[in-house]
Amino acid sequence: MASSLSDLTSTLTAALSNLPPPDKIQDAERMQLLGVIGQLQVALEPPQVPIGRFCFSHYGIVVIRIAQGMGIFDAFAESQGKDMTLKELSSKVKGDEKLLRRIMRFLSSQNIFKQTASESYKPLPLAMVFGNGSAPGDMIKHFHNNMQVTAKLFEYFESNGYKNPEDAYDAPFQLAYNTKNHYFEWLSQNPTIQETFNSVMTQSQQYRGADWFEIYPVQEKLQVSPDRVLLVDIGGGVGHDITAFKKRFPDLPGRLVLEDLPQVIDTIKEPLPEGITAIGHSMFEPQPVSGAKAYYLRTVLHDFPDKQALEALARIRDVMTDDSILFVHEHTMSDDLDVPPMAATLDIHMMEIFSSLERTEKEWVALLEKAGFKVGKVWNEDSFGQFTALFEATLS
Ligand SMILES: C[S@@+](CC[C@H](N)C(=O)[O-])C[C@H]1O[C@@H](n2cnc3c(N)ncnc32)[C@H](O)[C@@H]1O
Repeated sequence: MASSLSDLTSTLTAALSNLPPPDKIQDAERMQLLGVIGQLQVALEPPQVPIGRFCFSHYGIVVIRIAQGMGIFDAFAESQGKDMTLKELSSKVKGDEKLLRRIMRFLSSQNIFKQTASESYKPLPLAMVFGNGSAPGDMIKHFHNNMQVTAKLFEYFESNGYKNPEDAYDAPFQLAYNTKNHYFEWLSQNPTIQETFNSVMTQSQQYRGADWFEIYPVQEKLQVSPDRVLLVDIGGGVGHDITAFKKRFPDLPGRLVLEDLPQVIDTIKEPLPEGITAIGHSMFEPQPVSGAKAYYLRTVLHDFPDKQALEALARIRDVMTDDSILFVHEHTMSDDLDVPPMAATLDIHMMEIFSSLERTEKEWVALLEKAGFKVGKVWNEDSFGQFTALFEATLS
């Protein structure tokens, strides 16, 4: 065991030079080790280090966004990751050389490039992922757009007396972009931003965990006559979940319905499998499918504060029969004392854009009960540190 900080430094230095290659490290082991390193860092840091991080961390995303705009990452991708001098790079990107030098100096300080000589740059792995059109590149663009809202949060709360946002049409987002539209309406009028949003949503699907129909005893509990609607996937996007359900249970009797906003349904390119009907519909309008066996919403309600979530739930409740089941499949915020920073940050993000929140399991149950449902079983899952729950509810 290390007996002093200098022993610890030697041990860690030796460990660093003996690390296995990144692709040989298992995720669980990696996260465990990073957790310990994080604790070590907190224990060692004098206050000025986290203070510096709070004050300066936003420059990273802004300078990466500028580098995207200048075409720096695209230039390195085109030259297949070869080192480039400032002069060479300058001939391939937008902007003047003086600015380029400063941007490259910043990116090198952040381990995105390595400065190999005073004006020569070697791209490190991160430099190769931020190009225009790449998924991580879109993530930077998406959250850079959102920063305009984050920057207005203080002004929003100063003017409203620090009240928790409760209305999706009066969020910090509307103040920042000077609009009365809901974020989704605004997105549909801004196609480039909508595209990056779609890309980020698609990326996040890889961390979604198990499909609901692998968790729920479908064969046992969802049997209906062939002419009845078996399942309505509300806010089901372009139909990925309901298509997967159909593939998994091709012979299960009953009709399947996909619903989402018309501007989303209109973007479906391939015909959906036989047996699935797509309807462009807002869940705040009267529900067109009455008496289905099951209504399913996956990560739809978390985009809405209680006010609008209750309205949407009321439209479903209006058309359910005594044997109908409502499935709500959602992110859950941990009730633990130690909420991970990412979960707590995403909660603030939901607040700024939608006046919404990441709810705890208790808050979800309370919402469903307030909407007139009785919650039966709840299945919890931890997928890559993202907690989700499948709630089964019936009319109360
Ligand atoms: C986070 S996405 C989830 C999509 C899908 N359920 C999934 O899990 O991949 C939220 C979805 O709700 C849809 N949505 C938003 N407002 C809606 C409304 N008023 N009526 C129906 N769908 C809506 C969005 O278009 C989007 O497809």
